[in-house]
Amino acid sequence: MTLLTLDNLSKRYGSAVALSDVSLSIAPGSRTAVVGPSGSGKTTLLRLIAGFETPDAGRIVLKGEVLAQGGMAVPAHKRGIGIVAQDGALFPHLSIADNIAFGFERGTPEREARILELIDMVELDRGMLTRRPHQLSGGQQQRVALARALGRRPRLMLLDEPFSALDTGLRENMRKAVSRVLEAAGIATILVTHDQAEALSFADQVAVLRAGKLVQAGTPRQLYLHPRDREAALFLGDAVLLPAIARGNVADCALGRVAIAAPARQGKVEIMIRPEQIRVVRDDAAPSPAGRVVEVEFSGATSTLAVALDGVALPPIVIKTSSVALPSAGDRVRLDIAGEVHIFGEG
Ligand SMILES: Nc1ncnc2c1ncn2[C@@H]1O[C@H](COP(=O)(O)OP(=O)(O)OP(=O)(O)O)[C@@H](O)[C@H]1O
Repeated sequence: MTLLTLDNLSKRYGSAVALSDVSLSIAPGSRTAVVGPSGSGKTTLLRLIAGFETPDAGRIVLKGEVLAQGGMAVPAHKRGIGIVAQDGALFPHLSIADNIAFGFERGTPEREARILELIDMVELDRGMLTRRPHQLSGGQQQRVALARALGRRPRLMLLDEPFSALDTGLRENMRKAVSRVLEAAGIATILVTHDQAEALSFADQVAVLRAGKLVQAGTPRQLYLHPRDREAALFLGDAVLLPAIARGNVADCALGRVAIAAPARQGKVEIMIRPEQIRVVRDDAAPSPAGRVVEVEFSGATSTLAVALDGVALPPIVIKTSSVALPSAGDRVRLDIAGEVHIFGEG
């Protein structure tokens, strides 16, 4: 079942192509994260869905209602779509209660009850209702912004980097809290973020944009383990990329013979291994293929090793590994691969 359908959306600003032919489906109650480098079109996509911009081509359909098509666009305030921006955009001169209830009918008992319901929903203390926004922390202000957006009972919630101004610990807490609230309310959400870890942990669908095009959409696991190309692989996490020859369900590479997932291609390929699949074992007598540690960078729980592989004209491979039993520069090591490696589908 689909709540929101984006069909071949395109948008230009003058000669700059902000979005090109983007199609995506959002299921009811689901969480989608839109990721991509700066300038890839993430905010433009959100603005088209919200109704702040009109697409040059394509169609937006929400619950069977066409919101934009062929120059026609339903105005933003009639779309039933909530939005929380990076800065929350609260009204500084209004109390928290009035911020939450902005747009509600004044002086009704329902208004007061709804304010209480909303402040409870976003897990803020009711004592904060009489305060002004500047008397709240950044995270608390974002919760108020969420409460205000929820107050309009949206059919869809758009979050435009709402956690980016918060520090790391708070950011994670907020992300979990917001997830909980939206899930409990059963509201489908689209989150725009620069942060790949945030996208992978928040969403059940991740959409990767690059230069205005949708590169890939799928579950976090699909995208992390089976990225479409090397750029998507590196965008979503660290990766070791190696040339290999694929034959059946295995591939031969500088690390020896490895198992491959979905052996769609054979012959000369490029494989991707996530660093957590690689176990670095100190082994003075390791037969080839093995290698020698050329650099160690200790950084607490994990460390980064550069390992020069035997007999191959490749630069040393860089591996993040647990700092437990960390080898030293000059040590001979064996690299054991756990699980299957990924072959890129193209090129
Ligand atoms: N109002 C505008 N006028 C002209 N060009 C624009 C406008 N808005 C966006 N663009 C251009 O469209 C492209 C996509 O911009 P967009 O803001 O959607 O990217 P983004 O992925 O959200 O970037 P960021 O992560 O930096 O916020 C960029 O090349 C940008 O310069």
